[in-house]
Amino acid sequence: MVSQVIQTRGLNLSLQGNQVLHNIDITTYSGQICAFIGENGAGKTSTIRCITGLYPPTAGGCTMFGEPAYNMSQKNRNRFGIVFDEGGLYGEMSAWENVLFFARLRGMDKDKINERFNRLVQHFELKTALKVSRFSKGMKQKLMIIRELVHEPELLILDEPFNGLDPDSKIFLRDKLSEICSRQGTSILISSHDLFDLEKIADQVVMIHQGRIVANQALEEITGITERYIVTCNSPHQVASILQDIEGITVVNHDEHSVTFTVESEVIKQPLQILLKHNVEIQEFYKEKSSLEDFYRTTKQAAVQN
Ligand SMILES: Nc1ncnc2c1ncn2[C@@H]1O[C@H](COP(=O)(O)OP(=O)(O)OP(=O)(O)O)[C@@H](O)[C@H]1O
Repeated sequence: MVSQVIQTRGLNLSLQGNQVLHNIDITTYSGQICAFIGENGAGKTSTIRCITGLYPPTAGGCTMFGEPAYNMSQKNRNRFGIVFDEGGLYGEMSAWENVLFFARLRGMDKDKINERFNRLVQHFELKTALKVSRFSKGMKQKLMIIRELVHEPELLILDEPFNGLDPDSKIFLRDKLSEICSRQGTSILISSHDLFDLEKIADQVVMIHQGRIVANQALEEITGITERYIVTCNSPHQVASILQDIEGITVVNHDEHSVTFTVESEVIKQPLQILLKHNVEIQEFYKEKSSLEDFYRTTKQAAVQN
């Protein structure tokens, strides 16, 4: 049965006299991956800090497992893991010592820690011979995730976990997160700018803009319903300016070769006819499912205009 894991209601946060979060309402669910997106400075990390009880909200509240986040019991604290970009690993210790130290703080038995550490190290293919200060960025990232998974949390919160990872490590981490979620039913809240990777694994997408939630939808709704059209032609800038003046058409982006646009199908029945009517010299014209990136761009555009 799907249950609520994180819930924020009317969450407001001011930092040094500056209101950074405005009435944030987010609910995440067990066994699902929630992607938390938004431009730099939008408020993702601040929201995560409130959710995990690091910042007390100025108004409103956050609960995790039904308990107020700011005064959470140790029992519930042990039910989640969190990976922040800045880390918090001890460079002079080995991978094992780092994991052991944090797991002991959570009250775990050494044999249990050892057994799970070995399994996770194998699972993440992490080489542990070197001291942590000699680890690469990707190795450190994997170790932080192992450290936060060793107590088998029901919820994993990751703030920009793909930062600085090479493509192989990124794909690897992305697929492992998806596997952990589907095999063990772990809920994941992941903030990231890597929309392409999020699109591969997310169930739910929450978007924040200037401290306000501007979208909260199932990924399926975002990428399944709208379709985008791509036209390659000699004068894409001119074509883009023609299209954006037509009711029912939204230009998603354009470059020196092509224009990408979406249409409201109730208003525009035959997009190709529109292009031909405007005497566009078409080289190619095709249709694709819209991406999370398209959604991000159009949602941001709408948020900026409001
Ligand atoms: N300690 C602080 N004191 C004052 N303002 C802060 C503090 N921390 C963050 N802010 C402000 O809060 C806003 C939200 O920042 P936050 O770090 O939550 O954004 P973010 O979405 O995580 O950004 P990024 O993608 O760049 O990591 C920004 O305007 C930032 O300047």
